[in-house]
Amino acid sequence: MPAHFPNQHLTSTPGVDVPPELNTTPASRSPQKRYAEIVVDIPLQRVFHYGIPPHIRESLTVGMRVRIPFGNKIMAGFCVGFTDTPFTDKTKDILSIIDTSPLIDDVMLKITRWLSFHYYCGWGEAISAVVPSVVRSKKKERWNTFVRLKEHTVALNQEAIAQIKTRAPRQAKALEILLEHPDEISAKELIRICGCKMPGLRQLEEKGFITIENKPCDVTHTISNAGQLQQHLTLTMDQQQAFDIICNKFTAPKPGVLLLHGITGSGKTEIYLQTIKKTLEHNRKAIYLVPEISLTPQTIQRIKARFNRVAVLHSSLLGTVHQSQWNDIKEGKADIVIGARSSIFAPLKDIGLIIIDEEHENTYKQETNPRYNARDIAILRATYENAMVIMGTATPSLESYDQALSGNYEKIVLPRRIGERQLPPVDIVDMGEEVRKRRGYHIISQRLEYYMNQSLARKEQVILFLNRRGFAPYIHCKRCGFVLKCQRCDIPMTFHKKINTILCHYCHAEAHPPESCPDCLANNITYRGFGTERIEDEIRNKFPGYQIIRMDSDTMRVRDSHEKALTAFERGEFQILLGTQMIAKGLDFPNVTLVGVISADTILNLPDFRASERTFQLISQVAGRTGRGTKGGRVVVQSYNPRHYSITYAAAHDYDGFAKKELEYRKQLQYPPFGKLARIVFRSPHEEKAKEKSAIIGDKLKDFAKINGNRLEILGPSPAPVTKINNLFRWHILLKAQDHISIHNALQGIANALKPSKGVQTMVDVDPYMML
Ligand SMILES: Nc1ncnc2c1ncn2[C@@H]1O[C@H](COP(=O)(O)OP(=O)(O)OP(=O)(O)O)[C@@H](O)[C@H]1O
Ligand SMILES: [Zn+2]
Repeated sequence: MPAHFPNQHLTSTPGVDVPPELNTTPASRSPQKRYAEIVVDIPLQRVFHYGIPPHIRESLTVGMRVRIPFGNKIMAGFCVGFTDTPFTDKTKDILSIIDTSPLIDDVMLKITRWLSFHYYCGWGEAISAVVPSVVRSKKKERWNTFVRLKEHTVALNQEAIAQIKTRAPRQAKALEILLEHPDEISAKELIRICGCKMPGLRQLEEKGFITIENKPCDVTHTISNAGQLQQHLTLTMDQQQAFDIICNKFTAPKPGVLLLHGITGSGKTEIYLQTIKKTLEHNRKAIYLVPEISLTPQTIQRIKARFNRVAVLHSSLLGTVHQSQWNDIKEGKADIVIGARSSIFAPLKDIGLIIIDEEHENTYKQETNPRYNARDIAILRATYENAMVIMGTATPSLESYDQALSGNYEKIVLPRRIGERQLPPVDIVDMGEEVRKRRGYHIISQRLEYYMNQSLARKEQVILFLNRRGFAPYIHCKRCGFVLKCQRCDIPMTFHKKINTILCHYCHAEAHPPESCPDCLANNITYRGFGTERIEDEIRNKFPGYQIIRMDSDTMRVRDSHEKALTAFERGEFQILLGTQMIAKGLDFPNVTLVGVISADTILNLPDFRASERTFQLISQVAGRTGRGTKGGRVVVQSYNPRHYSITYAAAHDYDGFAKKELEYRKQLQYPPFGKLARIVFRSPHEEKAKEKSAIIGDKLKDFAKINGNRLEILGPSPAPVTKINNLFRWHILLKAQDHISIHNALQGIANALKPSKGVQTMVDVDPYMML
């Protein structure tokens, strides 16, 4: 029954001028509709042929789901086309149709086809990924369950929680979260965060700690209508010039891709907003992608203040709301869709504009199947829709920068901040020198402390950045040197002081901190290194008169908590904002006059060819959070590698200098944007099996490369940098080639060997970001 995947007409890169020719134009091929081409949600690149019983022939269209016999099971499949010439004459028949209308349209069908080819996953998997599961599910929840702490709760403090923790740690966690968030929380969300299931919550209710309440869903306000709208700003000269270029391109038959390279605070958002206005004037619609929806409340407020009919696609939307919002978008009730990467699949019609804000962000890459990059999908979708793509950033990804250099994207530069404000001076503090000078380790350098005192004394605000949560990342025995690692992962455990727990940041395993060394039994356990929790302690001791708020994934677990924290900071309720990368982007607070980067080295030392690029981006982005008002600003960057070029170029605000140097390195090593990569990871509970399978695939690839003229470089197989996660041992192979075609050919060439096999999971990642 299986037919091989047709791929002969596919181009591999989403180009602006060369859309992939995808050979699925079902209606014209088969007017008779006797057989359907069906794909299922499995990791196989196969199309299956099924007979269509006459009574459903009329109603079945491409994009609908059908029920089919599959092996000895009954499964749902997606109809992707029709044929008169089935692969075999022993086809089985479709049992019934599931949907009354297609879940995806023709463009999305082509995009999912491309996804499955380019990212080497099943077509059915790709379709499942673009249609949210709530939309696919038949179940219509009209009620949602909410949980809140019971008023007058009997002495519920940390002590009481500690007691509960010994017997029911998950229930204790639920109470902790509710204590931090006095408002009600949806039961679904609470369960997701604390892992305590409904029966556990019921027990807490019986004990009188919490109340659980069912409420009807409010699905009437999924599209925002502000009513009174704000006026657009008068553009500055730089903005006007940029906007003129955009307007000129906008009406072209194929508007193409623009890279808006504007320094931090140069007013990129205003340009996006006025381009959206232009789009609406042409009766077309816009998708606005942001790196992470919960981290961008300011941007969302700005959009909602200017436009009506705005849909915000939020991953933590309650099921029913998400579903009705999806339907509203599909029915044409929204003009603008804002959301994170998966919003690129929103069922919006007549798209004229796709904006990718902070295009350099890693979050545009999805790390589960299909491992797509929303940036590439945006270009593909825009090509089909004849829409314009604007990618904006202060620190372009080298991939996009290179496309602009070679003329494939039009580059627009905004070199100045709004209101002639200067980019802040950046002081690099050599932490090695600091250790020598002060004869000991200090987390906060004298210079950072000095400037903090100055800003705070002037009633200004400070942002401190550290890309590591928890109290201490190493639990270490002073006597024998033992470092406590997770039992399931090859990763040191992190100590979290407030909850007095050690945590694995990979598999989320939890344990009590050891009292003595598990190895030599000495009572010499120390906590080395520092995370945001330790910095918070340190700052509270050093600056006792000031209010500090910490934003990391430990303190910001519940929906809306980012927004609340940022609003409180904006109102001046806190003088110091401390956080992980979640505070690095987009924030616009004029009263922030100092940014401190506690350690610029956290990413720099990772075994990842993008480590320098990411370090440069992070420093430039956090530095950009200051000096945005009239009071000026300053940045202090602490590092043990003070002369590293990604730090010195970021301190000099010299993107072009950095890019030039980094591109030279990349060219020498043939890393992206010059070469293309695919990574194959093998995971197994038995290390030998992972190693064996990687050796087999490695040999096949090498054979393939030889026969095909060695256009491929194969690195490995070798143990992955993190050798074990969640009890699975990991080996990997890196494929490097000049172009995607060579990578695709190689993967297709060894497709049989890549099929799922017993005991080893094989994961293919084309254009990978995760190198660990
Ligand atoms: N034409 C204008 N007139 C007056 N103020 C403006 C204008 N354009 C933008 N601004 C203001 O300048 C500030 C910076 O603009 P914006 O946040 O859009 O910059 P950005 O380029 O997106 O910065 P970042 O990359 O740092 O997020 C904002 O407070 C914005 O309201
Ligand atoms: Zn672990």
